[in-house]
Amino acid sequence: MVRLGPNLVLISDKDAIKEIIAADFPKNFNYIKFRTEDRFDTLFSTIDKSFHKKRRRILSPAFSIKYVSSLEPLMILCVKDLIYKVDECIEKKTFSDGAVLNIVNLVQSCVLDIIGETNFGGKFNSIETLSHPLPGKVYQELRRRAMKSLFPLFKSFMKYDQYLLDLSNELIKNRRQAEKSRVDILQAILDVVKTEESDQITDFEIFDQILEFLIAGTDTVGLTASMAITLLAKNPDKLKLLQQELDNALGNCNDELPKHDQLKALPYLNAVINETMRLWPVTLDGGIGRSPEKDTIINGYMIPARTNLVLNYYHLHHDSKYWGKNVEEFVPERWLDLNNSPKDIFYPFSAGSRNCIGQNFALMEMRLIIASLLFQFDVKDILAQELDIVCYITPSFNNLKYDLVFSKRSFKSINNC
Ligand code: HEM
Repeated sequence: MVRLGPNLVLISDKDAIKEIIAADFPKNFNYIKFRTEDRFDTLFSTIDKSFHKKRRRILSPAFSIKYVSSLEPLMILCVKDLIYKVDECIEKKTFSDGAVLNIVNLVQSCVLDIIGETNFGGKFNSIETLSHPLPGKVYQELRRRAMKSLFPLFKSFMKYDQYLLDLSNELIKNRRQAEKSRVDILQAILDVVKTEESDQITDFEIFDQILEFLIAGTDTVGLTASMAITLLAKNPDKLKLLQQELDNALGNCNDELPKHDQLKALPYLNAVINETMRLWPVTLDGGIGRSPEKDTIINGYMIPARTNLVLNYYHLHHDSKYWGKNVEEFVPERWLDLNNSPKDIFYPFSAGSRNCIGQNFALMEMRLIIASLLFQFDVKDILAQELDIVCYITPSFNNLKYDLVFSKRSFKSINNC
């Protein structure tokens, strides 16, 4: 625990983190600065515990394991578009035996289409062109929010993008005109309007909520899945181990894309995802902020009321005391020994009442994308660029770019069996 200022304590001690999560303190005031506009409360940014409880209860059905499982066919449709797109690019042979493709744009486009298809009434067709404006707009919105929180005096000059507002208005209009109701994020947000607590909610506020889910639901999965594939391309021996596991589980030749049931218990695939989230947690920047309402003792220290506590999961995930000397290396194998599974030192989705509502959705999506791509294709980091990561609230590849060379695996094709 380090006191960085009169009102700011940085924490990466595992026992202190556990105590703070169990105490369920409200989020600190910094979250307000991350909103589209400061005056609107949202599920992610609210510091009001009773608002949070009500809002989370309304949104939870759209994230239950059962409901998320029912979304699998829609997710697979988007992953199929992704596979066809990569196939099409490889056929054009832009690089000796394959195609140079920006993994970040590929994955981010797929993830946006998935959230559109499963939660906003239809995919955004981002994969179709691979030059859709939406991935860039979401990235710029994150940057705007980070800048707004750093330079609050200039926030009136940093307006959200009209494109995002128009898109949201279109989604709201289409859903209000739709004959059939759906259980999804958009419907849950629209249903909030009908509850007593919020009969004043405007379309702008709905836009704010939609945008929050577009950001929280795509930037995070986009980073983690594209980072996992990049780390595997940088470590061909690990890529081979994953492909062997996929071949054993899925067979040598397969017309269909893998199903989540075939993937969810694959040890190496899950180890790759965990190891990526250990090295690159989405909370890399400021960590998780909490603030006790009254004076409290934490880990033997007296913490005055309203102190900003920042839980630094990144540091915890990179502490050699817990993870060993090879802590900075990409070693999925460390997750294979179940007896040695790390407790209280790994928080990719945080924990407690403010944990990630989308974690089941995210895990299913990441397994489907990573396994489908790497079952069908080899990836090589021939250009060996530096990992250039920027952090605007959550980490992203700079300019959403990292090029890998994709080639078809010799015996794999969705059509040619
Ligand atoms: C790899 C994927 C993901 C990771 C690693 C991740 C991680 C996290 C973390 C660490 C938090 C806590 C943040 C804090 O307390 O400051 C969080 C909260 C949240 N996440 Fe995720 N997330 C992911 C995907 C998603 C998806 C797919 C969605 C929605 C579709 C989503 C929606 C949210 C929301 C709404 C919250 C706020 C929940 C609340 O306060 O009740 N996330 N996420």
